[in-house]
Amino acid sequence: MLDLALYSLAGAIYLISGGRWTIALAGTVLYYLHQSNTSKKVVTNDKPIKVEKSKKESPIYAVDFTSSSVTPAVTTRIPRNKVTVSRGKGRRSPKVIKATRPISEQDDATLTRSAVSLLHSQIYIFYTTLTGSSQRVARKLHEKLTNLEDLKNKPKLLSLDDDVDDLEEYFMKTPGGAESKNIYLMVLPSYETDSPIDYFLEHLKETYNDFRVDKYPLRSLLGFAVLGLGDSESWKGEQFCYQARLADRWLGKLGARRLYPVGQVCMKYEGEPKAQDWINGFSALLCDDEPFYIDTNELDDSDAEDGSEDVDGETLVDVEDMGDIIRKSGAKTAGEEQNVKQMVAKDSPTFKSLTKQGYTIVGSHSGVKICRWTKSALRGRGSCYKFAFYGIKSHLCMETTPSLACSNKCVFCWRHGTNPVAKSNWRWELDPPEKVFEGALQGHYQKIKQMRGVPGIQMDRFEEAFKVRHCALSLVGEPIFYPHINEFVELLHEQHISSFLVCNAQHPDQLANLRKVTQLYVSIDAPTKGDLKKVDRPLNGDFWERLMSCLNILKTKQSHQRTVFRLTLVKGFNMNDVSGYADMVIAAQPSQIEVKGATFCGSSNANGNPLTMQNIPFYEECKQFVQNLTNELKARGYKYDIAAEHAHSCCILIAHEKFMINGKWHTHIDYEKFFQLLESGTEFTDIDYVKETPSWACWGSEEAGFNPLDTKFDRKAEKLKKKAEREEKANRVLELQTAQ
Ligand SMILES: Cc1cc2nc3c(=O)[nH]c(=O)nc-3n(C[C@H](O)[C@H](O)[C@H](O)COP(=O)(O)O)c2cc1C
Ligand code: SF4
Repeated sequence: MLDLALYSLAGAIYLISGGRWTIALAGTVLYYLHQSNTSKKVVTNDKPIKVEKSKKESPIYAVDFTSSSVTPAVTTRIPRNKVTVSRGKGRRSPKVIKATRPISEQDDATLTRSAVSLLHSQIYIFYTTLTGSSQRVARKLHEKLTNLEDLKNKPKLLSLDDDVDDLEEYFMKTPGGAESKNIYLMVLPSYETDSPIDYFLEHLKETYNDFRVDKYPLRSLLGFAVLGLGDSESWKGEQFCYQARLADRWLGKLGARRLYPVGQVCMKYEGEPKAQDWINGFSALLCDDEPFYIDTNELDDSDAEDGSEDVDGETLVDVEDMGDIIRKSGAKTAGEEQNVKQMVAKDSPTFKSLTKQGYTIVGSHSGVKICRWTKSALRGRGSCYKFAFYGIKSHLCMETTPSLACSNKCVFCWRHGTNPVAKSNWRWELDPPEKVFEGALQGHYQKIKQMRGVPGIQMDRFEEAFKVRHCALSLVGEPIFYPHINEFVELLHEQHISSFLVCNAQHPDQLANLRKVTQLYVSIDAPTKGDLKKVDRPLNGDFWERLMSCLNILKTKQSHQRTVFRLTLVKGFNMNDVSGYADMVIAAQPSQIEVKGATFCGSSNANGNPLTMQNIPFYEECKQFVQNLTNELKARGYKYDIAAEHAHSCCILIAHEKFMINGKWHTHIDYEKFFQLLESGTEFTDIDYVKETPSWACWGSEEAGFNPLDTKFDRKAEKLKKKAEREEKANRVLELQTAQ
């Protein structure tokens, strides 16, 4: 009888509606109906277990150890709902759906014994942190569980930012697959501003919505639990620990079984003792020799939060509200879709970290910083290697990026833990190109102004510096990610500012659509798939295919550009396979290849960067590498040769032999010619705006790239000189004192 009513209701909804959610509702009703007709057999750990009537024997029965929301049909049986249609709240037609909450009679409950003792599991503790508290708490949890006598396997502690290169390995598959006995524990803070947690949650959601993958990839887990940290004073109500709750819900939706209720700890008032309570509670659960239960009568907590009225055990739901309910319980979760965050909000730890390091944040996703070479050039000391190779005067160059986010976590990048990340979609507020352009110039000039009082500033260069002539779109992040990159580059060109754009070869679509730039760089950080994964730690699973298509785009669609490969050499990571690099050069046929030894920017302890000084190659090693690569290319019939060097930056330039004109290298750029050609509207290529490379910059020259007109600054000699001056002063004072 009930079945008949349900089928009729589903049919009626389907017929009346045109809206998608209504069809979904009909589907939901049919699904419930189907479930109510299935047998009462329950499968746990792939083993059917005969269901017995509950005898109210365990106190644990009342505790929520269940998977949330949508639990795989094979493991649970969705209980019968009474659904009726009535008129609601005095409104006119159609439509109030009245549905009972699932009946939780003991008779109906499904009791499932866990076939595996939790103590035999492999526990993974994942955390992510911006200011360190989640890491501290995760370590405490790890310590506590490690010291549990009966726990068979030592728990593993993993930072989602630094130790988990590919979220798919853990959250689309699970280590060891279906046979494994893994438990995932998550220690997660919540951030109103953009943080790596957004990326993690997005990954869970994408997995859930990805029709190509198993809908319940986490069902092979033995279970999971989430401990959330937040601040209930500043982020009250729903906002408090909201990301931990979202993680808890999405893990449930992906088929994982909740072992313990989500912890929500206010680190301001309750702090670590409350977190310790959760840790103790979870440890007690592990050691409890009672079996744990799957209570299929449990409702997804999203239902409890949906604000619908509950009258005598019946839930009144207005049809007009059903879309909202489906959104809450289904594909989209409360607050997720509407909440477009700023990439780097002013009150975020990322903002603080970047500004502390001298970056000016422009708008909410761009940054500008004056580099040390700009300062050096202003003081009449050397310019960077770009002056030697391409004629860029460092004091006329602005370094900026319109996107501080990127899709890699390169080992030589210092930004780990705080860097905004995304695979290929822009998911933040978007600033218009004019705002980015003006803000970048303003930020740059402000920093130049601050140099006025610095000893040794050359006033002519200082004044020139207020007319930027070059823009290096590199810094950190991924400029090509910015959806208005072409418009931004046009603004630069309108002001006759040259554009040097560096991209990481992970965004083929954007690369293909890029319009003319003065010089287009592609970072090539490793010659093989395995090495690239190790060095760049890309977020996209198809990172290699992306790189390969970018190489092809350089050779085809972007062959009109002046293209440059940028190789950053890291000893022990990417310096061995010269032949692999040669393959890539042949695939893309860039105009030039810039090879640079990596610079050391902090140890792994400080910022998640695993490099040590041992990984930084000596200049001699870089020279050897470059010679090997050119020999390999020549041996294969490709005309590349070593053109220039800048020993001070540990940087060497290989160029195609077309840049050798009348026996002289022409790697420098004629910037005026570039703008003339651009404005003329004619088609032109890399060779149409070249200038001769000065002899001091050529490979093998005595100056090795150091402009003889600049003053060489020897830090050590300068220190010794200052020390001698101080000593002399002190001696004079002593002499005076003795004379008196
Ligand atoms: C910019 C910012 C935004 C925050 N947003 C929230 C929030 O939305 N909800 C919340 O409960 N706590 C919020 N917090 C508090 C943090 O979650 C809390 O301090 C947490 O302990 C930080 O963990 P971590 O040190 O591991 O990064 C925020 C803190 C900051 C600095
Ligand atoms: S591509 Fe650049 S910004 Fe992104 S992680 Fe690598 S070095 Fe850092």
